Amino acid sequence: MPSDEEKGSRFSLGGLRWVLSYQKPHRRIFLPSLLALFVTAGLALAFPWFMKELFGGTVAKLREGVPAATVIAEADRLIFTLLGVLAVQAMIGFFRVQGFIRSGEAALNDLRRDLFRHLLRLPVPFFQEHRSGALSNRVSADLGTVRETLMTTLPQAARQSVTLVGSVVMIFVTSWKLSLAMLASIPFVVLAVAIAGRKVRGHSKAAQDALAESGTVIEESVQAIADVKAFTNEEFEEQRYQSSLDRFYQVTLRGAMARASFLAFVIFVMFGAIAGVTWLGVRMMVEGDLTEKQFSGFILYSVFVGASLGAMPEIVSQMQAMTGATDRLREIMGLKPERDGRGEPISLRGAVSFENVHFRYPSRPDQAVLAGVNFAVTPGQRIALVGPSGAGKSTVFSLLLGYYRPEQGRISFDGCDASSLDLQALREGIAVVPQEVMLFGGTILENIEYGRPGATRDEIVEAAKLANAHEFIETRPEGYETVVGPRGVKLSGGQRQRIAIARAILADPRILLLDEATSALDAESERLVNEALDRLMVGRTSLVIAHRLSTVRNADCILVLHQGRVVEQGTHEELMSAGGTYQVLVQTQLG
Ligand SMILES: Nc1ncnc2c1ncn2[C@@H]1O[C@H](COP(=O)(O)OP(=O)(O)OP(=O)(O)O)[C@@H](O)[C@H]1O
Repeated sequence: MPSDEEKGSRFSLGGLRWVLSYQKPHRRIFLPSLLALFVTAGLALAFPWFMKELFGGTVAKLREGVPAATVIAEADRLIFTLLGVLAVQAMIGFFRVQGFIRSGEAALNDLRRDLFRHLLRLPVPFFQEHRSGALSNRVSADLGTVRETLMTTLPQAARQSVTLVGSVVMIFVTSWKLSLAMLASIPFVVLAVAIAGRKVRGHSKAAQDALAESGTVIEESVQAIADVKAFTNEEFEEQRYQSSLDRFYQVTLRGAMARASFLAFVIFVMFGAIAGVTWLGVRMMVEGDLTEKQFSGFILYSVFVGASLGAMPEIVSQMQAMTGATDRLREIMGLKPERDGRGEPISLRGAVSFENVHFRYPSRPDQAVLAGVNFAVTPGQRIALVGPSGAGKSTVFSLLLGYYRPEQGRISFDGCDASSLDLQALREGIAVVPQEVMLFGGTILENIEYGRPGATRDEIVEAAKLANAHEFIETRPEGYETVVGPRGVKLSGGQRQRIAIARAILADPRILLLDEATSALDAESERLVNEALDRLMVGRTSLVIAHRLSTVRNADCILVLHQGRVVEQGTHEELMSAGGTYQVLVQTQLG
């Protein structure tokens, strides 16, 4: 992804076109709203015209000797017409704002949905490369920028452009001489504002970075507060914070210099230019080149020109920010999803084999995690994987699930090469009971249903019964409707495992991947979990990363992994009598 620094440095039309393409399905609301925007922006230009007629026009008429009653009647007529124009403008404005919000938010929801749908389908290595917190924060921030642009900046840009062009035309119509004088001063002001603005922005970014750095000191100290206290390093941390605050202060002082000069300059040059133009206008009036009405019209339209020019830097910088945001989002959308739908459909029977499988993680190409793994499992067999930490047991599971492809060798299901199979069908035939069960925010019922979305309540309850979960669920006052997960009721480790088992029972897979929990359960809980697992494993091929002696004893075959290779395989008795790595493992690790 492009870095943050690149954000805000340029503007391209590609991103805008991409965002606007999401407006297409909503064009029946969007286009009329856009039209309404131009109409209201145009109508807004009528306001200074009426004001000029009211002020300048009345004064001039009185001077020309028109009777007061006629002038007042004329003023009444003008006011009522103006009120009419304002009412029309307000009404169109009402529908425009509503229309923009309706079409804009609907388009944004489509974009959010597409992005999430695409993210879900990206290959696992993508998520390993990007820290999940950073990725979701980045995507949310970018979507926020796109929203801000679509809902505020774009309408603003359209409106200000109409105002600017319209007002410039009006001041030229009023007095081209005075307009030329005014416009001649604009390039200087704009150039100066642009240069000074860039300097100020540069300083404020440096200040933000310096402040963020001091924030890191707080974060680190708070996170490791126990260590800070144990080493009595409070003063050291205080010093560290103080010096980062000092750095921040120095940076802000430099920024203050730029900001103060900028402001002083703006006050002098901008208001000086206004004063100069007014002086010229007054002279022209005295010399009879300009009427009061024209002069007041000129001033009012000049205010509009100034206001829309003043809004431009903000619009431009927001457009640049949007370019950065859309570039990153489009880059994600451009990444290839893991499944391209070309694989052969399959209905698994449960045979699995690894033939000389070699594998390295893309993020650590120097480490051979699997270095020629061979094994074969027949349908319905129970296989236990054992081995020291880091031997590659979880990696075997990741490869079976198709998260990664082997670098060399072949993984097959029922004799078919895994790389030619349809990933979705393959994963549908496999269920995982992980070591740490993640529950989603929602009810117990929904959490079990996750195994097979659309299952009936009866099927879910039946699965919970087989998983020995029904009883504890029923003891809760809200039963299956108990809310669990991040903000709900906490469940014990054993209970969470039984929920995961119920999920797997509901999924009814041919192949089961089970990562046995290392943390000890109490005897009763372990009995309930084991009983549930036994029921789950009947008639299915199961591969278990085993941490308990009872599991390996019951396995049809034990694979001992060591440094990415299967170094021993056989039953518990066979391997014990062989007296190799397995025997050592049993004595040291398997409890
Ligand atoms: N996503 C990853 N990126 C890079 N290296 C990884 C990744 N996951 C695991 N590894 C490395 O691969 C090796 C095997 O890891 P794996 O998790 O398969 O071992 P394990 O046998 O399951 O260990 P444990 O019993 O401790 O869970 C380890 O050295 C680990 O550091």
